[in-house]
Amino acid sequence: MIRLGVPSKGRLMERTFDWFGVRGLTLSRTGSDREYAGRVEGADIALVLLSAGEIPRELSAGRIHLGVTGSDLVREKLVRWDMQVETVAPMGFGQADLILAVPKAWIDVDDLDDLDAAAAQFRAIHGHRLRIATKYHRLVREFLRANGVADYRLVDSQGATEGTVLNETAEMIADITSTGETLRANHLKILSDGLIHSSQATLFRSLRADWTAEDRAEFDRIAPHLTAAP
Ligand SMILES: Nc1ncnc2c1ncn2[C@@H]1O[C@H](COP(=O)(O)OP(=O)(O)OP(=O)(O)O)[C@@H](O)[C@H]1O
Ligand SMILES: O=P(O)(O)OC[C@H]1O[C@H](OP(=O)(O)OP(=O)(O)O)[C@H](O)[C@@H]1O
Repeated sequence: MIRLGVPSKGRLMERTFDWFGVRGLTLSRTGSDREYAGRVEGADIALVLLSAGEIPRELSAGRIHLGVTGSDLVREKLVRWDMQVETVAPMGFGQADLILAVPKAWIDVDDLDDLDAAAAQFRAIHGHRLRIATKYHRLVREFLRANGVADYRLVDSQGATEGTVLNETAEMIADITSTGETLRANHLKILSDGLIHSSQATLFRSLRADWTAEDRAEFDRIAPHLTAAP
């Protein structure tokens, strides 16, 4: 039977349930508020409630056939993600931009060229590389490599990343933003060409899972409803 992994709580879960609902599949949680169990009506599918952050790994391991998570998390967590999963449908919610931001006070640094120059200067003055706090190590490294910026060091930050500059554990950050409020509150500005990835909740299909003939037939039956506008 097809196993569909969806975020287990919060707005991502609610929006996911709504998205499938208007496409003819009713997803619901069963049991108590705290019990992570659910079901799907309208298709022969088992519902698996998971943390959004774990869904890429489960797709990659083939333990779920379909999964809903942020496109940023799939790109960050899976090596050569497009060899492991296929995009079925972008879902139009959960939008967030992964960006590079520097202190507003850095008046000479507005884009990646400026950053490259500032990073070299920083190293010459301080004797160590400029530190970028992030949890998106793979995406940040790939982006900076593609843009010729090399004089930096990543420091891991799993939360409150914008605070690392004030706390002096990093000089700048790479994190997701939606309203921009957290950046503003922490006196940070986005580099004009510092958009690394525009993320949104996305339905992915695992290329690693074991798709039986029945699973394929069921997927082919529901896929037109999932990929077309409701
Ligand atoms: N304002 C926002 N803040 C945080 N994540 C957001 C925001 N807007 C959209 N997202 C997206 O939501 C996803 C992260 O969701 P969530 O934090 O629930 O995942 P998680 O890492 O599994 O969380 P948890 O560990 O708390 O279960 C990412 O794809 C992210 O891009
Ligand atoms: O642009 P904004 O609307 O201000 O949103 C962006 C903030 O939201 C997220 O943090 P979250 O609250 O999920 O906590 P985290 O720091 O633990 O990731 C993200 O990491 C930013 O800090």
